[in-house]
Amino acid sequence: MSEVALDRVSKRFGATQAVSDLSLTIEDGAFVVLLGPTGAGKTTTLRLVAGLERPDAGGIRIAGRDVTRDSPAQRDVAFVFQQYSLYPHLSVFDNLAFPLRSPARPTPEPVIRQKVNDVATLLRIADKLDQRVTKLSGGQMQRVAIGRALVRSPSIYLMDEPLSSLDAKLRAELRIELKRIQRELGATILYVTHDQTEAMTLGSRVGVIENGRLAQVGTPRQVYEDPANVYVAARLGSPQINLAPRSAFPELAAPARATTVGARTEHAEITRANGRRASGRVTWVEHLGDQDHLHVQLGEQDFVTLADPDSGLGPGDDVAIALKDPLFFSATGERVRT
Ligand SMILES: Nc1ncnc2c1ncn2[C@@H]1O[C@H](COP(=O)(O)OP(=O)(O)OP(=O)(O)O)[C@@H](O)[C@H]1O
Repeated sequence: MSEVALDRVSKRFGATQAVSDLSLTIEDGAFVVLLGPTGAGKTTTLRLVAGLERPDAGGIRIAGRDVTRDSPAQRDVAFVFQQYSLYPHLSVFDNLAFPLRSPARPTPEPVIRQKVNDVATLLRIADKLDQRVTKLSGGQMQRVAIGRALVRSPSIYLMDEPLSSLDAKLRAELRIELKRIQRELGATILYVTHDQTEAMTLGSRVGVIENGRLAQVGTPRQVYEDPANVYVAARLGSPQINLAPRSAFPELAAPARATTVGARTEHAEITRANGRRASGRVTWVEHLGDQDHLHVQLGEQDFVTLADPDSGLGPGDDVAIALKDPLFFSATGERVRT
C-alpha cells in the first residue's frame, strides 16, 4: 500500500468541466471519501486515478512515482463498481480467484486457494464458495464484488458507490463490515458516494466535491463542525442546516460581513414562547420513526430541527428560538468566522 496524490488535475468532456484543478492526497492506510451530488465529478476522479481517463492537466503519483501516463495495469489499482459486474457462469470461488488468474499476474493455485479462502472468511461468504453467483442475494453478490478487489493487494482500492444498489438495512450492515475490513487490512481506499452517512461513518477524511472542484477536505468532524462555505455546510447534517438571512435574527451578534446565518439543531434552543416575544410558530412535527423533525415558521423561513419527543410542542404553538454559536456566511457563501 502507498500514498496516492492528485496534483491540480483537470478533465473536460466537450463543454463539461468534469474535474477542475483538483488536488488531493490519500495517505497510506487512509480511507478517503469523496462526497458530492450526481454529476459533481466523483466517478471521473476515480477513473483518472485508475488510468481509465487521462487528465487534460495536472498529474497523479502513486508511491511517489508519476503514473499520469501509465496504463491501468501499470498503476496497480483495484476498482469496485456500483454494479456487481460478476461473471454469472462462474462460482463464487472462481469469481474471487479471477483477478489472480490474469496472465499479467500468474499466481500459483495453492496461493490463490489460500487468498480466496481468507477473503471469503473476511467477508463472511466462506460457505458460499461453491455456489454460482447468480444464486446469491444482492448483498452477497456485492460482497463477492468487493472480495474480488480484496484478493489483490494493490496500491489503492477505488470504490464507486459500491453499496448504493443495496437496500438500507444491507447497506448499513456492509458499511460496518467495510470499515472493519479496511482497518484489519490497513487498506488505502478512495471511495465515492453521494450519501452523507457513508461519508461520515467510513471516511478517515472526507472531501466534499462541487462542480468538479474540491470544496473542502478534512476529518468528518471538521467538515461537519467547521465547514468552509455554505455548500459544504448544506451537504452534511440531517435535518439540513437552516440557512436564514441575517435579518431573521436581529438580536443576534454577528460579524459585519455575515449575510446568512446557518443553524443546525445543536445551535438552536426552541422553547414555548409563554408570553415572551415569539420568534415563530410550529407548523408540523414530522415523525420519522427514529427521530422527530420540528418545523417552525420563522417569517418567510421554514426552520427545521430535531425535536425532543418530550417537548410537548405541536402545530400552532408559538415558540422562541435562541441561537447559540451558529455559523455565519458571506454574500458569496464563504464562511465568516466570529
Ligand atoms: N465520458 C463522458 N463523456 C461526456 N461527459 C461525461 C463523461 N463522463 C462524465 N461526464 C460528465 O462529467 C460530469 C461529471 O461526471 P461524473 O460521472 O464524474 O459525476 P459523479 O459525481 O460521479 O456523478 P454520479 O454520482 O451521477 O455518478 C457530468 O456532467 C457528466 O455528465
